[in-house]
Amino acid sequence: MISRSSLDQYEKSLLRTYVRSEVVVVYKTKEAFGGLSNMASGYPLQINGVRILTTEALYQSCRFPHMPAVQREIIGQNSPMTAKMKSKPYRNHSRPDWDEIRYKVMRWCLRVKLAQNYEEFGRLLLATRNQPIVEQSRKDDYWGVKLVDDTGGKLVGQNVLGRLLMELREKLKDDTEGVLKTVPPLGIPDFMLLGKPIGTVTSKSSGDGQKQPELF
Ligand SMILES: Nc1c(N[C@@H]2O[C@H](COP(=O)(O)O)[C@@H](O)[C@H]2O)[nH]c(=O)[nH]c1=O
Repeated sequence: MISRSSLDQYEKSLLRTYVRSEVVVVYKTKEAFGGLSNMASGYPLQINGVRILTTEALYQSCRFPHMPAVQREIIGQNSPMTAKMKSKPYRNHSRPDWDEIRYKVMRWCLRVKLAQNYEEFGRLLLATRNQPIVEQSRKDDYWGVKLVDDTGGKLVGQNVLGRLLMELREKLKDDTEGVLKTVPPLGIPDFMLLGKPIGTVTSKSSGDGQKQPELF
């Protein structure tokens, strides 16, 4: 069995340190780069024809493919924060492989956000240029980073969300053909929303799959 101290050491080895003045900090949604947060409104999504207001609601609903009623409750919330809160009582019933796949789900959610908000979200991502992106958090140093000193200069965490955003930004820089406007479903079992397998997501602006047929 792996001892607690070697687990602690392993967790510590995953931490990264950032200097606040050298990075793009995502903290409050109203700030300049707040649109990079999953809590940001104004980047609506559509999965299997179902409208979802934020990537936070989409991400949280992915915990519960086997509980469509819970998914409905989560995506029915007007605020991303309450969508997250609605998932809390059911967290112990998240899909059993959740901890292993959650970063893949998050990567897919960000891809969907970009595909369906290509101009606006794309512009914001590219505006970060080559700087590291970090989400500052008070509690969560897995997705984000925490302040570690009183002067507020040092941020430490695994920064998984920031790293996924940077990964997507680098793909976007090369996306001359608009390949990122289409998102294939994740190759994991039971990738479902409201009882139906999640299909390929396309850009709403291109109207794929949603265009009315020409009448004349
Ligand atoms: N930004 C932000 C949060 N962080 C967000 O929470 C999500 C992961 O949640 P989970 O892994 O289920 O705990 C992910 O989108 C991360 O960016 N949490 C908050 O309570 N408030 C916040 O302002």
